[in-house]
Amino acid sequence: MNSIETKDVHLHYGDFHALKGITMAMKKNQVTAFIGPSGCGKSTYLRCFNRMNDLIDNVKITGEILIDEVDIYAKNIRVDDLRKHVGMVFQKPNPFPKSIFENVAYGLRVDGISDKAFIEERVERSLRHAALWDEVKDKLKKSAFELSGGQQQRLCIARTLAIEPSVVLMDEPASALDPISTAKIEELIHELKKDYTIVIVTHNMQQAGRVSDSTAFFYLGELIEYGKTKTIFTSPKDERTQNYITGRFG
Ligand SMILES: Nc1ncnc2c1ncn2[C@@H]1O[C@H](COP(=O)(O)OP(=O)(O)OP(=O)(O)O)[C@@H](O)[C@H]1O
Repeated sequence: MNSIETKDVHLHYGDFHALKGITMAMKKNQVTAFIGPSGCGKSTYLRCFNRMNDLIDNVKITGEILIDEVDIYAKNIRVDDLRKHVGMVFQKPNPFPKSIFENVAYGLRVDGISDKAFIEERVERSLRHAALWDEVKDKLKKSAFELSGGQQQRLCIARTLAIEPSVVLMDEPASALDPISTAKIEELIHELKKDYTIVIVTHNMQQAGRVSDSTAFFYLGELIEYGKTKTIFTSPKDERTQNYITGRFG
């Protein structure tokens, strides 16, 4: 079953044509990786899925994007509801200046939930799910800034999971982390796909190879090739994919 489907998506930043007719479908409970040289449109495309590009002036998007069969650019869509359904984790961990507990509880409180037991249960579950609970359970009231970078990133993942999204978008989630924290995030991604559909932008091809089921290669705003990760990395059909994965450019 497809979780995300896009048809002929074009995006312009003013006069600049950043996405050129992207049609692809991403399966539910799978990890899809976006790879390609800097500036090819990976993040732009990812940001279409939770309408983050709406925040940028002068952006024009055409085509169709369906998430769990709903047209997310339809007039009746409320963007804050969409962002609950489609969570996002950024390159740099961005915890709020609050306690560890309150970072995870934040989305629930914004949603108007005040039941203390419910919030406590959901915070614990989300921290466990993000493989952070054991490291923080005795210091939930401490500031999130006291955590290491890798822990902060897992906290941000827990914060995203707390509002029970269906899709989790990750824009280079490990690029600011050390190798041990990166390995933890990769392990976590593997676990999370049981419950979520994950789309990850990465510059690290080994990482794409390790974590993803499918890989899409982008070049100059176009989707060049998309398929099973193994196939893309071992027998790509397009010469540009071949050149990229063998390090000849990018
Ligand atoms: N807010 C913006 N306004 C104008 N142009 C933009 C904006 N954001 C991105 N672009 C341009 O769109 C193109 C695609 O950028 P995008 O960030 O999606 O690429 P990317 O493949 O994710 O790159 P990287 O791997 O370096 O993050 C680039 O040429 C970039 O300069």
